[in-house]
Amino acid sequence: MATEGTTHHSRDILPEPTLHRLPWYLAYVSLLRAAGIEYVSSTQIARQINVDASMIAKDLSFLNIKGKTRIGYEVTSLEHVLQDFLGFKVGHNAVIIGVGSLGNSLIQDSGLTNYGLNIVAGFDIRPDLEGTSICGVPIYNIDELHRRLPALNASIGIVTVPVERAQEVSDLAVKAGIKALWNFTPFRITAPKGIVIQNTSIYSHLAVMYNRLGAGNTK
Ligand SMILES: NC(=O)c1ccc[n+]([C@@H]2O[C@H](COP(=O)([O-])OP(=O)(O)OC[C@H]3O[C@@H](n4cnc5c(N)ncnc54)[C@H](O)[C@@H]3O)[C@@H](O)[C@H]2O)c1
Repeated sequence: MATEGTTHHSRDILPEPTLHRLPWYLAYVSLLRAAGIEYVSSTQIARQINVDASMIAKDLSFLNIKGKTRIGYEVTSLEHVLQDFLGFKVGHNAVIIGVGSLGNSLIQDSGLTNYGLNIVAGFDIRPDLEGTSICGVPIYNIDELHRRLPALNASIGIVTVPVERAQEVSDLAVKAGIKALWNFTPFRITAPKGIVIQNTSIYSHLAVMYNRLGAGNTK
């Protein structure tokens, strides 16, 4: 095996599929670190997570890390470099818009902080929620979003309202100063140029799964 990867240092042009795969490598490498394993090669990662070894080496070449010939990457360093590169070490403040069933679960999901996401407040229209808190996270009326956002220092809005409200609350959030929208509703929201949108509909994944099941192709 040759030296693992050449370094690119070109974060800006990182292809989206690579960005989707890097967290898989991180999850596996974290398991190895927890098991006390010191080195891992791209071939080993490939075997475990079923991604081509050459693709893994190419993906990792975007990071500021080099593997050693025959031994591979140092596990602890690779874990740190991946976490750092993916922005999981930096705290990103976010607000939840729509504190219903999903909004509640996300506020209670302590795992999100491991990925650098701090939920600092929730906003809803329900008067009974106003002034309450969930796991120490205060819940305010949606009308207060504009006024409260600067002090909350949050640039991310997590959209967990009923589907028919998705676009209107997104517009409101952008007007209030939100720079990125993580949308969990099935509606494909739009926003002005410069606003980052991440549409995360679990239902579209279901559609793919059903289709592949029907076609008898489980890949
Ligand atoms: N529940 C889940 O596990 C789940 C999973 C994936 C996606 N989703 C999607 O997430 C969205 C929310 O689902 P849910 O099950 O949490 O619904 P829910 O009805 O339990 O919660 C929606 C919340 O949004 C609030 N809301 C309504 N209009 C609002 C507005 N204009 N501003 C602020 N808050 C407002 C409601 O008062 C309510 O508390 C839906 O679009 C759903 O399709 C839900």
